[in-house]
Amino acid sequence: MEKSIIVKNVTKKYVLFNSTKHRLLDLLTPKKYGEDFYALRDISFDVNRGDIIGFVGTNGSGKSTLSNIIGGIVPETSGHVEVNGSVALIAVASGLKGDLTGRENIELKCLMLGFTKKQIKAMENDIIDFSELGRFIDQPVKSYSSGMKSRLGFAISVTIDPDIMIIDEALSVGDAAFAQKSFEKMKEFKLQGKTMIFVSHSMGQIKDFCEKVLWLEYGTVREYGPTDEVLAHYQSFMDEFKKMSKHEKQMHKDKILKAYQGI
Ligand SMILES: Nc1ncnc2c1ncn2[C@@H]1O[C@H](COP(=O)(O)OP(=O)(O)OP(=O)(O)O)[C@@H](O)[C@H]1O
Repeated sequence: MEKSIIVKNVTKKYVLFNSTKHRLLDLLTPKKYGEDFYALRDISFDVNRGDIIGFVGTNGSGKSTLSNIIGGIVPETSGHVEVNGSVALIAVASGLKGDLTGRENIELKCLMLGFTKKQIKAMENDIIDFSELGRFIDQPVKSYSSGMKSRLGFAISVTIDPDIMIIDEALSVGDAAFAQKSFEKMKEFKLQGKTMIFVSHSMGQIKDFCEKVLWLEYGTVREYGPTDEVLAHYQSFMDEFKKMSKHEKQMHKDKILKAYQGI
């Protein structure tokens, strides 16, 4: 089976500082002022061409960080990611420049992807139509609501027709009609055999759409396998997790992370 994405032992470390002063001192002096924080630890999994993978996990488990690394937006600290094909990441917070208008953002994004001016002109109307932004397309993106930004990002990505699409919570903002239209487009992509990663807190959407699920917990892979199996385990874990006290949650976290000490 041809591999679309191979993620091998990927770790992402951030250094957290208590203040800007500490950040500067850390840069300027040999002493370390920051505290290491691991958003991802030793993540390995691979995705076959045409797979539709859902990422699940509680807040802060590393779903967006992993999506951004696969999408080439954020570098990994160590490990290796191989992506075979063109990739588009659609996330509410990523990729659009606030000072530029929607139309200018379309041009910029497409130019960066290597399209010619002529090709961009030919795609522009399709993108604007899909986004349903109408005359707002000539307003600066910083004036858009999160739903509008998501619509523009989604419209660009589906029109440029990438081999691999990563959709990070982009359909959870904005209106249900647009989400439905986007789902129809994603189903078309699914039939064409494209590879997709879908990040969502909606169990219903993951169940409907994904064949496999990667469950992340505190930046580690808890489980990776068929949707029905992993979601059932995740659901019963969440039912228990919600009932845990703060102390029990901390104990659970310590237990998970113990296995990763030294990584
Ligand atoms: N630039 C950054 N600097 C420091 N820490 C960061 C940075 N980006 C993310 N993190 C931290 O990494 C962890 C993982 O964050 P991430 O956004 O990947 O989680 P998530 O599973 O997508 O969460 P959510 O479901 O809330 O969107 C979090 O604790 C977050 O605070």
